[in-house]
This record gives sequence, structure tokens and C-alpha cells, in this order.
Amino acid sequence: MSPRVLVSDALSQAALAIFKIRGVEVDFQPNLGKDKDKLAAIIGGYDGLAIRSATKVTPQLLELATNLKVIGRAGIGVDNVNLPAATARGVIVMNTPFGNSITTAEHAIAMMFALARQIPAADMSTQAGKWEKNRFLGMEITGKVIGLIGCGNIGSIVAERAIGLRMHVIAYDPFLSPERAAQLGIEKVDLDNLLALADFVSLHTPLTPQTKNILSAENIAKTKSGVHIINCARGGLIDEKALRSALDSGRVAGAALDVFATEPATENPLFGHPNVVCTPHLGASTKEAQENVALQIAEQMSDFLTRGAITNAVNFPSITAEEAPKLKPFIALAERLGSFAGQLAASNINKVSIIYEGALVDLKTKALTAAAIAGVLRPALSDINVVSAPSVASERGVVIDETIRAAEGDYESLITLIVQTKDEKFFIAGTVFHDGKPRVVSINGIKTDAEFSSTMIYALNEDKPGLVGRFASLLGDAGINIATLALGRDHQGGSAISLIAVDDSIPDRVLAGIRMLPEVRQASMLEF
Ligand SMILES: NC(=O)C1=CN([C@@H]2O[C@H](COP(=O)(O)OP(=O)(O)OC[C@H]3O[C@@H](n4cnc5c(N)ncnc54)[C@H](O)[C@@H]3O)[C@@H](O)[C@H]2O)C=CC1
Ligand SMILES: O=C(O)CCC(=O)C(=O)O
Repeated sequence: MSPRVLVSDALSQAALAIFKIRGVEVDFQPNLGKDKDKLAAIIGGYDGLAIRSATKVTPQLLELATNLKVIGRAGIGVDNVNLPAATARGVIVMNTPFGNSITTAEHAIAMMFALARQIPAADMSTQAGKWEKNRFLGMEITGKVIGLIGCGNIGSIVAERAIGLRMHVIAYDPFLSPERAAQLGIEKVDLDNLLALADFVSLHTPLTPQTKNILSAENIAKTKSGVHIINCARGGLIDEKALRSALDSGRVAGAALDVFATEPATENPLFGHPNVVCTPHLGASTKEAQENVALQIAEQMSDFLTRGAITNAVNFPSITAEEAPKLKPFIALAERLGSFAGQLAASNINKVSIIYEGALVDLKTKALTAAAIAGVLRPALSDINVVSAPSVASERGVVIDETIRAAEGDYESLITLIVQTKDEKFFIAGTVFHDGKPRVVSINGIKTDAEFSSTMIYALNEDKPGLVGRFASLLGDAGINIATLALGRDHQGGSAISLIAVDDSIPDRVLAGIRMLPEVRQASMLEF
């Protein structure tokens, strides 16, 4: 059956053809994002959800989205998606980080001119027949200082355009390297200096706990008197009431806002001020940008749903369509090795080390690591998944250590997992042969060769004659068929392992019987 995608916001129609060509059934309901009850009623039937900013993906909606595998945001900011809840449910969230950057930067520049020359107010006055030539005395942009708070994709484009307008550009961005600042021809400054020097302050950061209200009352008080403020990033970056007071007092000469703390903004403390220019979150709204992001998100979502490729996911490493089929059997291997170790771990796991060898060095090992961690933690946390595993491990203080090295041993590719608890370390290694099936090839340094099956017995025993027969009679007497049996030992008469794949679940009394065999030191039933 073809995967189904619901488009619940006003996405450019250009995307629909891409979904169809790529074998994805698409349901285009551009106003559904504004009707949360109707969306909640049907979301369970879709594998993908394509949105812009109107659809709010809440934990409640995700709970009903039982088939959802991917959310595609045709745009940059994913703040309308509850990322922790999506991650916890294993839903990939992807965006289009560049498709609307130029358009949004152009909007910020347009807003700067609108403020400098009071174009919206002058337009209204002129069309009202007032001809108020003396009222609208503007400000020349050339030679003025623009201060960018945030200088990533959009901030950099604003910087380039502002330099073209012969402005002096300064930027505050803790992650902007001095080399990149030099390459852009701008000056990197701290926030206080930016506020003191800028004639125009333009915001271009995401909304995070660090950037929320970055233009607070205190910071607005540090601005140059007569400053103009532009916000085409996110509403929560400015304390709107504080900005209103600063506009009323005249300290801030003007503000141009495309985004608001609450959207859609039907009421706002800044509305009605003569020196405020507002647009309804139009930063990305050009035909060009909307086609870019719609085509891009349709391609990304289709590639994921039909080929397993992951591009621009904000909660999972990228995997190309070429890599996906190569990774698939190793993801299964990593998850099963992890599950094997996780089912045996007697006490709290505090460290998981994963070593990748051989051909695996060329694959995206981050995805394999996520799968291994999910496997290790699943016996304790049943709702963990490959997407949520790394964040769950970090929340629980489990240290993850990844090593990648060239092949040293007998296998073309080898994954070794070392799971450490307070008292012990458990080693398990596996590979995938040409038949594509994952196999265990060593446990705690003892070599073996066992396929995984849905139910297995893992026993640690002494290497003594007759034990295999005793296993067979105990299981046979209970009517349990042995599918395969794999053995291994460190040396003749030494420590040995037995991996017995069986066709049915093993009753406790049968497992207890195995444990009571004199040669058996430990026996567990494992399920995959
Ligand atoms: N108005 C609209 O329609 C649109 C708004 N946006 C918004 O524009 C903003 C910027 O987008 P991009 O440039 O694509 O993002 P980006 O991720 O490329 O750049 C953001 C920059 O902010 C910097 N930053 C992060 N924390 C900071 C802090 N505490 N102080 C100073 N700088 C900090 C980062 O280092 C980065 O360089 C986002 O909020 C995005 O959602 C994006 C597209 C359209
Ligand atoms: O889709 C839109 O119109 C908003 C774009 C936006 O805010 C973003 O891409 O972050």
C-alpha cells in the first residue's frame, strides 16, 4: 500500500505532483491546520504530515497519530511542532533550512526601508488626500550601523545586502566564527556593544530559552536612542510590552514586526502605534520561496517514506537514499545486539560502547548507534525508539561511546557492543553476511555463529560432553522444537556458550530445569 501524506497547511500545489510521482498518496486540506478537532479526527490514517506554521503539532495530536512516521515543515522554524513528543514517538521531523532564507532576508531589508522612510504611514496619509510632506522626514540608510542578533543563514544574507547598501554591519552571535565574520566583511561584537552602536537592530535567531526576550526591557534600555528594531525571526524574541513603552517614550524610533508572541496576532500591545509597521508573518511568503520549500519538503518526505532516506531531520542524522538500503541490515543487527545485551543486563546500565569495523566505517554510524541504544534500553523502557534513543540515554545519564576503525579481524564488517553496568561488562559482536541476515559472532570473547530468532535461550556453561543432549531432552519433553543450535567455547573443557533458537516461548519451569543442569552457570530466555 502506498504511504499517505496529509498536507494540512497552505503548501504550494507544486508539491502535490512530486508526492504523486514518487508513489505517495497525498491528501491536500490546506485549512485543516486551523481546525484542530478535525485534524485530530483524521490524523491516525496518515504516514506523513506536511505543514507550514498554522498546524500545531501538539503531544495530544501526536498521541492520535498512530501511523505517523514523518512531519515535514515547509520552512525553517519547527517551533509549531512539539519536538520532544514527536521524538519520543519515533516520528522524524524534517524542515527545509535554506529554501526561504533569501526571501526572508529580503523582507527584513524591506522592513528596514519601510521604517526609514515611513512608507506605510506615508502611503495611508497620501491616499487619504493629506499630502503631508513635512510629516514624513526620513532617514538615509547609507553609512548607518545595522546590528544583527543572529547571523546564520538569514542573518548572513541580510549582512550581504546591507553591505551592498553601504551600511556598516555588526553582529552578535556566539556561534559566529571570526573567520566567517571576516569573510562576510562584518564586525563580531558582544550584545551590549551591538545595542549601543546600532541604528537598526535586526533579529535573526531561533527562539530558544537563551534567546527568549533577548530584547527585554533591560536590553532595550541599552539601545542607542532613536534606534529602529526589526523582527522577522520569532515573536518571543522581544518583550512586546517593554518595546511598546520604549516606543511611547521615543527611545525606540520605530519597530517593524513580521512575527508576534502570539500568532495569529489579532490583538497586540504594539498595534496602533504610529511608528510600528506590521506584517502577518509574511517573511517567507513569496512565490519563489514557497515553491522552493514545498518542492523540497515533498521530495524529502517522499524519499523517506519510499526509500528510507533522511534529509534535514532535526531529530535524526541524515541518511541518503543510496545509504538507506546498505544501512538497513546493520540497523537491524545493531538493534538486536543491543537488545541481547539489554535483556541480560542485571542492573542499571551506565555506559554503552560501540565499535564499528571494516566496511561500516563508510556508513552513517550515528544511525546504527541510535539503533543499538534503542535495543539496549528497550527491555527497560518499552516505548523507546531509534529516534528517541540518544536523548533518552542522555537523560538517564548513560554514557555513549562510539569508535570507528579499519577491519582488524575475520569479518568484512563487525559491530561490537560493550554494555557496562556497575558490576560487569558484557561484550557482544555481530555481523551481516551476504544473505543480509544479522548474526552474533562472539559473546564475551567466545566465538560462535548464530542467527537471531524470535525466541532464544542463551546459556553460559562448562564445556562438558552430553550437555547438548540434556538441553534437547528438556525442551523435547516440554514439546518445544529446537530450530538451530550454536555453540562456542574458549578452550576444550573451559567456558562455553550455547545459543538455542526455539519455535515456541519457553515456560518458566523449563528454563528453571535448564538452570539446574550441573554444567549450566547461567541461562536466559531472549526475545527479538
Ligand atoms: N518570518 C518568517 O517567515 C521566517 C522566519 N524565520 C526565522 O528566522 C530565524 C533565523 O533563521 P535562520 O537564519 O535560517 O537560522 P540559522 O539557524 O541559520 O541561524 C540562526 C543563528 O542564530 C544564532 N544564535 C543562536 N542562539 C543565539 C543567541 N543566544 N544569541 C545570538 N545568536 C544566536 C545561531 O548561531 C545561528 O547563527 C529563525 O527563527 C527562523 O525560524 C525563518 C524563515 C522565515
Ligand atoms: O511558512 C511560513 O510562512 C513561515 C516560515 C517560517 O517562519 C519559517 O520558515 O521559519
